[in-house]
Amino acid sequence: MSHRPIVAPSILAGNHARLADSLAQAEQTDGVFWVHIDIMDGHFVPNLSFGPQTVADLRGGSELFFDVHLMLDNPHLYIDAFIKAGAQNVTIHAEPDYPKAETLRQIRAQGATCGICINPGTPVEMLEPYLEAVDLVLLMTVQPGFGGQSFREDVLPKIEKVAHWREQHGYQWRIEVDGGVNLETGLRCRDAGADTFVAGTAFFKHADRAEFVRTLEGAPGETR
Ligand SMILES: O=C(CO)[C@@H](O)[C@H](O)COP(=O)(O)O
Repeated sequence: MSHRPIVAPSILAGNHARLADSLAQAEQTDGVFWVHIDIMDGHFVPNLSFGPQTVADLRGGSELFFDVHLMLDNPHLYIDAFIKAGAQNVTIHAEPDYPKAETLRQIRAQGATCGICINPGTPVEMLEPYLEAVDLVLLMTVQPGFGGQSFREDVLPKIEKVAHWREQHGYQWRIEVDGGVNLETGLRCRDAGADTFVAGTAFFKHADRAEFVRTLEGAPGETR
């Protein structure tokens, strides 16, 4: 299964006092249909970001697909709130101890798609119990918590491994990468099998955002 590559700008790299303006900058960029929204709890990751009210307020003014990444110890307690706020995909982590399979079912039952995520240091095998129950596999290419970090090269073989599993078993999920994704690292992820590129700093700082998106997405049908 191969998906059309897409870039999902990470709103975490926007201006937090003018988030609606940052969202509009993403939305007005040719080729952008998704936005990635990181939710941080100060426990699972050492930072705080947005709550459901922020997502709901952004939702009110946007047609983008809201790809919400819950970096939380207890994401199952917040699924309803974020889907009601407008999340269309909700990704949860494999590392914390909570009822993950049930949470993935809960996300789908409420009409959103669901993803499972691992941090760079987590063995890729931790994803295996969930691969038949998700729409997206997210491989963090930095330790989550902060934007602007350097891409972790050691995640490239993991991307290749999950891409191989997808091919071998005919899974339909997207392979998303997140952290330190710029034109150089993003294209390497694409060569390894990723099709969904979360980009914060590199997207918002790029002088020609549409060109950034075109380069990572490639021409329709193009293979590298
Ligand atoms: O999840 C995270 C950080 O924890 C990311 O979504 C960042 O927002 C990506 O930012 P850059 O590395 O692209 O600046």
